[in-house]
Amino acid sequence: MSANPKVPIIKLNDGTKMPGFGLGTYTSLAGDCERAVGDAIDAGYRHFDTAYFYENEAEVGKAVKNKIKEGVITREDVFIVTKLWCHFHDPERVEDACRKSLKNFGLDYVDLYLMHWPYGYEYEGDNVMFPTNASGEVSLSDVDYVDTWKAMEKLVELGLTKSIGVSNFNSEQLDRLLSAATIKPVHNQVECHPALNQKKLIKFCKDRDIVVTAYCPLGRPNPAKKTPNYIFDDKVKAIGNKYNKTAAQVVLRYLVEIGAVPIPKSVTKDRIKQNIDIFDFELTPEEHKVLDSYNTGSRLIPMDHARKSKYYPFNIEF
Ligand SMILES: NC(=O)C1=CN([C@@H]2O[C@H](COP(=O)(O)OP(=O)(O)OC[C@H]3O[C@@H](n4cnc5c(N)ncnc54)[C@H](OP(=O)(O)O)[C@@H]3O)[C@@H](O)[C@H]2O)C=CC1
Ligand SMILES: O=C1CO[C@H](CO)[C@@H](O)[C@@H]1O
Repeated sequence: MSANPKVPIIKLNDGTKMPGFGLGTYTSLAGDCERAVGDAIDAGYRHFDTAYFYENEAEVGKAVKNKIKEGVITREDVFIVTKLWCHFHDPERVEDACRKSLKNFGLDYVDLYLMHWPYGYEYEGDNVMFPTNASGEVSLSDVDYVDTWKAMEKLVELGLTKSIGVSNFNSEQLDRLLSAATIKPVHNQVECHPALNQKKLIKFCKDRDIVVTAYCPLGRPNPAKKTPNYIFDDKVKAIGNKYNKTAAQVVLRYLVEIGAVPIPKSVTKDRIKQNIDIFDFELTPEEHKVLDSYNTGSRLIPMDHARKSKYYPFNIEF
């Protein structure tokens, strides 16, 4: 199956290109992840989001390499994103961390390497993702993200990644980074769904030629609790009925139309197909108003344990 021809191809500020819709893989664990990435390639996805922290880079790599072997895709057809976890922020560790991810994938480059969070942790071992101190609190480091970024710039020179970007940065952190960077971030990946639609941050990033990727685009649906409301409310279902789409598809379409790149996670074949099938309808201004009405600003991922860091990103409006 070829790439879904309707997915927009976005030109990044460093001249590279990225498919404007991707597959998330957080919590896609052993067995499921490889199959899901294979199913997604068959469904026309060409953009895959993972992270060292997700411990599934090897599975993503296996699925991609199998599809290359089968002649379905070439390496150049896919856009692979991974991320530097917080315990690797010391500039001395960055190259090694990226090489570890590449080894996990079994690939010689990724398309985009993101700094996962602006704050770092102390290093206590590659697999100690949340090192703790004697009081049981996560051990925050004081490494400045600008120093981490400078080390990430070298990864581009080394050919280990085509592009570099950030995740979970606020507007002030982005401007501070931009004023110090030799290579501009192409990307800021942030939590973005109807309850936290991030319109101000999207505009801020657009003005600086930085693409915003929407993580948790579906708000991590919980059918037992019927949360989030925008997935389970009749109002959104009714909009979907008009176009023969589900509430999830309406939400993903809304995110595309407000200027974000959604990366919904699914390991379910039907949902993988369903989620990317959103490029044949358009929401009206009235329907946008309905979706906008869910914007309470509430976060699913506040990362409270890092509030004491001077690089904690969620103390300002956006
Ligand atoms: N940079 C960062 O700090 C972060 C990045 N991310 C990235 O963003 C991705 C997406 O976010 P994530 O947290 O996974 O949350 P999502 O909002 O993508 O929700 C994923 C959940 O939605 C279910 N689902 C998928 N499609 C549908 C559908 N059509 N209808 C109903 N339910 C559906 C999935 O179930 P099932 O799999 O069973 O089908 C899964 O339980 C992550 O996987 C990760 O790659 C996420 C969080 C933080
Ligand atoms: O990428 C991520 C996936 O979600 C986690 C929280 O549940 C985050 O910690 C992390 O940044």
